[in-house]
Amino acid sequence: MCKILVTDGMNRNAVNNLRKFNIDVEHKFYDGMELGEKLKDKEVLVIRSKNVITKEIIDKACEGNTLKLIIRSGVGLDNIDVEYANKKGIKVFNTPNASTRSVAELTIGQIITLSRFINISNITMRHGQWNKTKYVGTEIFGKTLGIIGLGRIGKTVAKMAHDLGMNIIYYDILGEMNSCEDYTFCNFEEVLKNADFLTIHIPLERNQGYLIGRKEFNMMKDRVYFINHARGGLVCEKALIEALDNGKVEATALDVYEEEPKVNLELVNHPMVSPTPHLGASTVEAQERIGKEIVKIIYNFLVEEEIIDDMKIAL
Ligand SMILES: NC(=O)C1=CN([C@@H]2O[C@H](COP(=O)(O)OP(=O)(O)OC[C@H]3O[C@@H](n4cnc5c(N)ncnc54)[C@H](OP(=O)(O)O)[C@@H]3O)[C@@H](O)[C@H]2O)C=CC1
Ligand SMILES: O=C(O)C(=O)CO
Repeated sequence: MCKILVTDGMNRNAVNNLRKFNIDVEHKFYDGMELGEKLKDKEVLVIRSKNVITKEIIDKACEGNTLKLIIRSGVGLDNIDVEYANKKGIKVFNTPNASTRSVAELTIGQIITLSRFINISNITMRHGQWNKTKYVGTEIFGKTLGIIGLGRIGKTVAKMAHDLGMNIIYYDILGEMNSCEDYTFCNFEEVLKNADFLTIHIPLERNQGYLIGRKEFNMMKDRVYFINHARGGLVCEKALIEALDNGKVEATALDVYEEEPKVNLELVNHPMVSPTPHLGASTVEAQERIGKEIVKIIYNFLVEEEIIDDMKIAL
């Protein structure tokens, strides 16, 4: 029987589907060396963002000689030492398409939240304040949205924002994109300098360092709206707080943080911050799609390894 360890939650339908293949699914959070130990008799590990899969954990797991597959429910593989896992013969998969729409919708939601003081109004009204004249916002129609990273999520945000009347400028390491003629490709600095709203949608690479620090904030337009739903490690939180305090950044929305799940109270208590606790993919629909993708990956793996016959089960 194939044994799977799921450390950080999985859609119920997906678990039920896996059980059709006579798979033993253990559902429990383990971390560090304890996780390595628990993996000694498992073929598959399914994680989300809570675990960091290091060389040491992989080495410990490999003592059991069973682990063949690690699946990241979601997109970012920055919490897995993929190169080392592959070197040890362990395949690593993610579910790249399942959460695109959900992250993009959250981003659009936050763009409007920031521009209309929704977050700070929620908070101050609960304290009995009626700040009608203080919170005069701005329409997003006709404003320029700068996107760093025009991949799956960046493109979806671009389409939605363009449909709402925003002008889109973007920078992507891949250069100018075909079929994106409604949007203007610029270099990184030009995007920073010209965006009224700026949003980041790139992966965090190992040892990359900050993409946005004090120097980059200083290059931005005064009173820019800044959104990071990609990875906390891309943005220097200290520099962001400075930029909020000196008015360079008008307001910011964050879904990801330098240290998770630790809450940086100085940052999230700032009146011009709209924080969410890494909720980008937290929708019923995204989790269902992620679950389906995981079942497919595991099913293909079981067939490939000849653990089950290709039963052509409708997934
Ligand atoms: N908040 C949340 O819950 C979620 C956050 N995410 C984050 O969003 C990120 C983006 O996801 P997704 O859009 O699906 O990924 P994609 O790979 O589809 O898009 C990322 C794009 O950015 C490009 N890129 C990479 N590095 C740079 C760089 N330094 N400067 C400019 N462009 C760059 C990539 O090029 P290339 O292909 O050459 O690398 C690619 O075109 C994920 O990596 C993840 O960290 C994802 C899902 C949920
Ligand atoms: O899929 C991702 O990369 C996320 O951050 C959500 O877990």
